[in-house]
Amino acid sequence: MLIRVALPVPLYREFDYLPPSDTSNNTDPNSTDLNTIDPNTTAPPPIGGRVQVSFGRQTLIGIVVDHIDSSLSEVPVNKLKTIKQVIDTKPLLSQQMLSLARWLAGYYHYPLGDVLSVMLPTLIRQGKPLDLLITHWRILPNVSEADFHSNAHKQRQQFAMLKLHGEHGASEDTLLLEGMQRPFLKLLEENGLIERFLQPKSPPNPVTLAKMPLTLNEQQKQAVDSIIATAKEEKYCGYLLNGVTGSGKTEVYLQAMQSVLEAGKQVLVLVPEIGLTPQTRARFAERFAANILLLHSGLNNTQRMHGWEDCREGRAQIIIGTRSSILHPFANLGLIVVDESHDQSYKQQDTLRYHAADVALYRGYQLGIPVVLGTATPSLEHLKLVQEGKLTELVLSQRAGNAKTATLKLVDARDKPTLYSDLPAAPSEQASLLPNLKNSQNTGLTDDTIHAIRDTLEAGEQVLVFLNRRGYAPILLCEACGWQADCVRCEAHLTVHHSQLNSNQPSYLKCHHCDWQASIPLACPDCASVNLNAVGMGTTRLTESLHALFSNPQTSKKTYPIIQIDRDTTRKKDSWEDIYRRINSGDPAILVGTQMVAKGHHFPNVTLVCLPNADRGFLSPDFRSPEHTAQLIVQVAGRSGRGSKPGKVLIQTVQPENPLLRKLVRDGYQPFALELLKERKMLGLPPYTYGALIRCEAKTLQRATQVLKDAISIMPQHQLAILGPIDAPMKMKNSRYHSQLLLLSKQRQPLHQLLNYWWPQVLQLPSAKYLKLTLDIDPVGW
Ligand SMILES: Nc1ncnc2c1ncn2[C@@H]1O[C@H](COP(=O)(O)OP(=O)(O)OP(=O)(O)O)[C@@H](O)[C@H]1O
Ligand SMILES: [Zn+2]
Repeated sequence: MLIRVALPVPLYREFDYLPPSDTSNNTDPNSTDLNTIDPNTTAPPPIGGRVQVSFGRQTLIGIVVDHIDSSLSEVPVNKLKTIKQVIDTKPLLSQQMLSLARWLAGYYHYPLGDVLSVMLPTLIRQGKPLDLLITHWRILPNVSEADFHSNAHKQRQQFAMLKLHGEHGASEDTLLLEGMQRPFLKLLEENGLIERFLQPKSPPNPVTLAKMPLTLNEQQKQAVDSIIATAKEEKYCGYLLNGVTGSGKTEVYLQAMQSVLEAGKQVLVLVPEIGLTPQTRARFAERFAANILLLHSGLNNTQRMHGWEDCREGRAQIIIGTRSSILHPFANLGLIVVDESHDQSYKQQDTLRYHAADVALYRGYQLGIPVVLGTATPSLEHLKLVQEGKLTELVLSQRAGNAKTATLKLVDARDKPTLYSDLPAAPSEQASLLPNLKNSQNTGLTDDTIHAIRDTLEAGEQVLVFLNRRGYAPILLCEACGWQADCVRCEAHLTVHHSQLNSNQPSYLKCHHCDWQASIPLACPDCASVNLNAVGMGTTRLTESLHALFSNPQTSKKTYPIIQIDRDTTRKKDSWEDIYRRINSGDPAILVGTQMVAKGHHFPNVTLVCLPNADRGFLSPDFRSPEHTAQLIVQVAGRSGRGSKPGKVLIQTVQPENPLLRKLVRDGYQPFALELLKERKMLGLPPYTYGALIRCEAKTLQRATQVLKDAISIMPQHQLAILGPIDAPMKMKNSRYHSQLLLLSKQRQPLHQLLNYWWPQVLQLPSAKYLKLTLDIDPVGW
């Protein structure tokens, strides 16, 4: 028998090794880290476990994917190497996880070993043992509060807290949650009063309800009943929970989850961004007494490994995570929820380019459990699946409770080009960097919008102004010669970062694609003119001009706080919490935010939402742009009027006659999206065609393009449409050139058949050597 191993190498094949025959020789004297096989057993390394093998001159850790008969190996047995070391004596990955890996490898045309690497946490990939022990503390026998010095209050109090756990003590995590402090644990240990010990994690208690569920409305009830029925039958069904913003989708998740959790099963809830994980956690923790695990990119390697094991062992009962949590192993998963399922962050944009919602549907099918895709603005892909009967639609057409859906209104902003100026606007419309912004003209807001903001603030309510661009201004322009400050590494303008109000804030230019920074020149490097202007509007500039209007004690009687919410202002730890606190106080204020505020947030006192230039996307050449723009508009608009007071939404536009925009405002997202879907069908665009995007990255554009030309030349006969090679949308990024080739097919199968055969050959092309070539299946941007 031979052992077939998937290794983390970019080759589309697996490798055969001889099983360790004499297992007593297995122990590598240099490796103290790794568990070795019990010398008394001669069992082969299990399928789904890790092994260490020689590969060329390297030693690699791989996953055993099969045991095969020696006659099946392509390499003669006497040429095969023996496995160096067996790391796991029990499988780490179940057959189900291995078949998930194989499916991912097949569908995304990515090597199996690399897929497994993406699926495993770093420390596990590195061969760390899995018997995870965690620190516990207990009091030492024969010690009591009487042993404390009379002025050691705090020590005595902390000791008493630990004493409540009796002789068995408790885990450090539990103690910290209860309010004990690490320095005191250490101090008490040094004073010989308590001790630490290691113990495996304990299994979880059954989930109980911590708070009564809300009474559902008829539509919510129907949705919950359908999902629970599917879960009880242990069947797969993909649901599209299509509910307008504020319709109580979360309550549907919670009540469907309750039934699954009470049956002793786990629930996975995917959310698009880290920002939403603590908020979602709070809502779930309020409802359930359960082990809730958060998985997101902010975790360190140890936390990640613990999280992975907690999912696999079933200790985590509710798992809330971003995209990659869908690749975790689960002991007993009973339901998957994908919240805001239209969100583009569910698509991984490098290495294994999977879409988490698609993987969720696959896993639901594989496990025989319901999958709920919840959103107010379904993607056209998902709407098409509903039309084809592959997803079951559950509709929530009304806002829950007493909240009314906000009214949308278009505001003609054709005289406010500031916000549209990637091209320079008329000079009179711009403020120079140096003088103070006093003029309300410079806000880019129309008089109607400004009045509406004032009325809202005076009524004691909050306003959200949405601008999807951080920084001060997107362009630095020389008015004399037309020079613009561009990134030296990317085909992109540098963003001006600057603050008129806060002179402590440094001013600089920054590329938002590669983070390259430069100082703001005093004069134009081309013509030496000092007439440099910051053109266009970012959140900082908008915040400052709103400040001049609503927050300056010299000009207005009553002033209101302006809260800027973007990646720059939320970078620091706890800054989100601070912003939340200020918003949740309910006091009148203006929130200025990027798409960070567009999703899922519930700010009950926001009654006016202004979108100064969100219709820009309708001007873009990208065919997906109207879909994404409408989703963003509807999501942002959905932040308005979620409490007891009705909401209003003002959409400024320079194209008030645009039929698509008018349809969206008049009829709402669904009819708008169905119209777009018809258009896509007519034009033969996705989701009615299936795409694969090949990108090549090289030091010169010529080399990048050449590879793609060579790739076409070795393509077998096909029925696909081929577009390219053409320059990628950002031709130069980070000093590298990008060229691309798009394959479109009316059916999925011929595309995949061609790729199976052709793509590995493309990677072997002589011109592809040392270049980066990537393949993106179902790409979302090209
Ligand atoms: N059946 C109900 N009765 C009363 N209030 C409800 C009910 N269902 C939900 N709510 C309340 O309605 C508000 C909005 O609900 P929720 O945030 O779940 O909406 P959502 O559909 O997830 O919205 P979004 O898509 O905008 O995130 C919440 O305050 C929630 O507690
Ligand atoms: Zn750059």
